Formats: sequence, structure tokens, C-alpha cells
Amino acid sequence: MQTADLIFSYFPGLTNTQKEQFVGLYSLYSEWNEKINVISRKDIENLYVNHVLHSLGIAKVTTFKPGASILDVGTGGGFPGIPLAILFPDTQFHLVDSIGKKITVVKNVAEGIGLKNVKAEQIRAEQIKGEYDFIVSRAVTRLKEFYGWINRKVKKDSSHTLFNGILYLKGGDLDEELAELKRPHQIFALSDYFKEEFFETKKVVYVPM
Ligand SMILES: C[S@@+](CC[C@H](N)C(=O)[O-])C[C@H]1O[C@@H](n2cnc3c(N)ncnc32)[C@H](O)[C@@H]1O
Repeated sequence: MQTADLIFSYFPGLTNTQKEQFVGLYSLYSEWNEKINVISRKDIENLYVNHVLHSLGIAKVTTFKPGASILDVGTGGGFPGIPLAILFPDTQFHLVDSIGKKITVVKNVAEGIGLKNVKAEQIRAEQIKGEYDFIVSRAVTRLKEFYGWINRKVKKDSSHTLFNGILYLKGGDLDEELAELKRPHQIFALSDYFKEEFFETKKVVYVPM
């Protein structure tokens, strides 16, 4: 079975609190996934690679500064938002999903591991009012539609090395989707950072705004 040790090897220098939080995810997600399905049942054994490490792929592309604000759209059970919130405890994360039951899981997991930098809310992406440094997401919709939902929700002033924008976790062939998006973008292959087979086709698509 996969364990949080894998996370520690790819992200050295974690505090004891962060390590305990990553370890704590397994029992919390196992327990909550029995009540409310947020990860396919057979995939819970792959939690650390397919969900936690995959989410943290965004952190190989950029770090988030203390005080920055990040929106996770269609977070489901908290991916990529929860693993990123553990890694960047001084950054504020707003995790949203249109389905209330999923937000119940996110709230309980965040509380269960003592995260203070997560606000979870049941709301549709199109209705969000705030502005954020970055908008992260995985497996919600095509980039063109996603861009339409969130393009007015990115702060104009950038304080990171990357300009503010979208960091979207995608897999497979993206040519058609990126052609349809018609926006400048950059693709980061997660296989450059992680050696597990799962990451062979996985990418972070960065769309600066
Ligand atoms: C396939 S799940 C992915 C969940 C999570 N990001 C992950 O990778 O595990 C897609 C999620 O997007 C949510 N969603 C779809 N359209 C949405 C919208 N317009 N606003 C907010 N959430 C939305 C769904 O409720 C669902 O939980």
C-alpha cells in the first residue's frame, strides 16, 4: 500500500505538523469515502499517488507565497486544494464545489487535520465574487468553458514568479482542447518531476491572465 512517505521523499523539509497532516489524510478519506463517495472506492489505496501527489504537481510548477489567495474550482473531496493547503500553510485556500455533500467531506477532512487556511463552500464557480492570485483545478470541465467561468476572478497584480492565472491538472491529449481555448499557455509535464507510471501522461496547464 502507498504511504505518506512517498510525499516526504518528493517534498523534503516538511514540518512534523505537515507530515502528520499528510499521514492523517488516509484514515479521514477512508472513513468519509465510505459515507460520501469522493474518490472511486478502489482508488482509495492509491490515495497518495493518484490524488495527493497529483495535486502537489502544481507545487512543482510554482510555490505560493504567504498571504496569497488560491481558488480551487470543483474541488470534489478536496483535490487539489487540500494537499496544497497542507504544503502552503500561510496561503489562503478557497475550495468550492456545487455539490454540498462533497463540501461536507472537505470541511471534515480540513478540520480533522487542523488546517486553518481552508474555507470550503458550496457554490457554483460562475457565482463566485472574489479575486485570487491563482485558480487551480482538476477534472472539472474543458479549459475553454473553465476560462469563461473564472476569467474575471484573477487579481491583476502579480507577486509570484509566474503571472497570476490558472493552474489546471490535465491528462492525455490536450491539442484539441488547447486549440479551442485560444489563449497563451504553458504545459509542464509531471513526468519531469515524479517517476511513478501514473504521471506518464499527466500535465499542469498554466494559463496566465
Ligand atoms: C470529477 S469531479 C473532480 C473533483 C476534484 N477536483 C478531483 O479531482 O478529485 C468534478 C467536480 O466538479 C464539480 N463541478 C462541476 N461543475 C461545477 C461548477 N460549475 N461549479 C462548481 N463545481 C462544479 C462537481 O460537482 C464535481 O465535484
